[in-house]
Amino acid sequence: MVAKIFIDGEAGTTGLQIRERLAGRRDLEVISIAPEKRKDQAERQRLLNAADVAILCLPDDAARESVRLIENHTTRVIDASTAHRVAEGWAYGFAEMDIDQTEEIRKARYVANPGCWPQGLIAAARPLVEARLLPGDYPLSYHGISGYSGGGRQMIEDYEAQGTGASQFMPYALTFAHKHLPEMAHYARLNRAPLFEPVVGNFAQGMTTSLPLHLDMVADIPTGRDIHAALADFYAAIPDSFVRVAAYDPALGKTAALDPQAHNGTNTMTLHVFANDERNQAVIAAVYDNLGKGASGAAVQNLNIMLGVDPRESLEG
Ligand SMILES: NC(=O)C1=CN([C@@H]2O[C@H](COP(=O)(O)OP(=O)(O)OC[C@H]3O[C@@H](n4cnc5c(N)ncnc54)[C@H](OP(=O)(O)O)[C@@H]3O)[C@@H](O)[C@H]2O)C=CC1
Ligand SMILES: CC(=O)N[C@@H](CCC(=O)OP(=O)(O)O)C(=O)O
Repeated sequence: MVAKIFIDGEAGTTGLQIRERLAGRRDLEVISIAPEKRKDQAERQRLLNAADVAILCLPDDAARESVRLIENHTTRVIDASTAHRVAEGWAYGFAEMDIDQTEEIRKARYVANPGCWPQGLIAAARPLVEARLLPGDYPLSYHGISGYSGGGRQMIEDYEAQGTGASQFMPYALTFAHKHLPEMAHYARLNRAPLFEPVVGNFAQGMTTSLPLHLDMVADIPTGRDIHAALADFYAAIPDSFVRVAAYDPALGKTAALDPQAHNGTNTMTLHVFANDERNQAVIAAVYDNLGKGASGAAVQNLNIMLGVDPRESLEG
């Protein structure tokens, strides 16, 4: 059977990339909306109900509306927005976060694609909380820099209009109430939300995030090697994981420079552990593409899982 896929918001930043990734697939047909009708509710409703899987690449309110417009009992949904990430009845589409998550996604009718920022935090913290190397009430700080495409079409236009005159390093969300905090705390199994300071840089795409840890605040103070082993073991056990853990070498901390653009165009996330055991300090960094693993790559990975095909179809890395 050829599955019908409708990308609601296919002309936007995330939608376009999903479209490009799916080009050439023979096991599915992308049904498209005429550009001039992309906000026509009746036409969207017709296509949403004609699809086997609808992928929503829309602002939150429009994504909620799309779900309401589905009247049948068959259309399955992948929502790239923030609207349903901690909602009842939705599977969280971060397949690597748990050994059973791929199966959850495979069975689900409704899948919420994760936010780009939460993925770096959940990937680093959840395995440590589960291994009891990090208490759930640890006062985490989480930082990172993202390319400006993370802000969608409007931010892309703003940055590109300013060119080299745009700020190279722009912290934002400094009220510490970013919309991603609920999913971060929930899926990283934290009972205390992290202090999150995101930064946008003057480059289009890619991100590096950083989770600093004071290891002497943890019982049975772990070493850098313990932290690395917990992460490496966790992801080695996840089938078809796109999350990799770089080899641990304490000396690398002196020379490492983590390029946020290193995984652009791929669905890969690499975790790096840096530590100083004498000082009991560590940092877990994550490098990935905000539009890849952070958005369209994850959506295609989830689609593949839902359709029961190889999770690596249409994904480069
Ligand atoms: N960019 C990123 O890195 C990531 C984005 N996301 C999420 O994915 C979703 C899409 O983001 P992104 O692609 O960046 O955003 P864009 O602004 O680039 O694209 C959104 C698209 O939705 C269209 N649209 C807006 N309102 C409606 C409506 N009522 N009905 C139909 N279409 C509508 C827009 O059309 P028009 O431009 O004409 O208004 C545009 O084509 C958002 O919820 C975002 O939060 C998730 C992870 C990462
Ligand atoms: C640079 C930038 O503005 N990034 C966006 C996040 C993009 C993303 O992944 O978030 P959603 O999936 O929830 O939209 C932000 O911080 O709001």
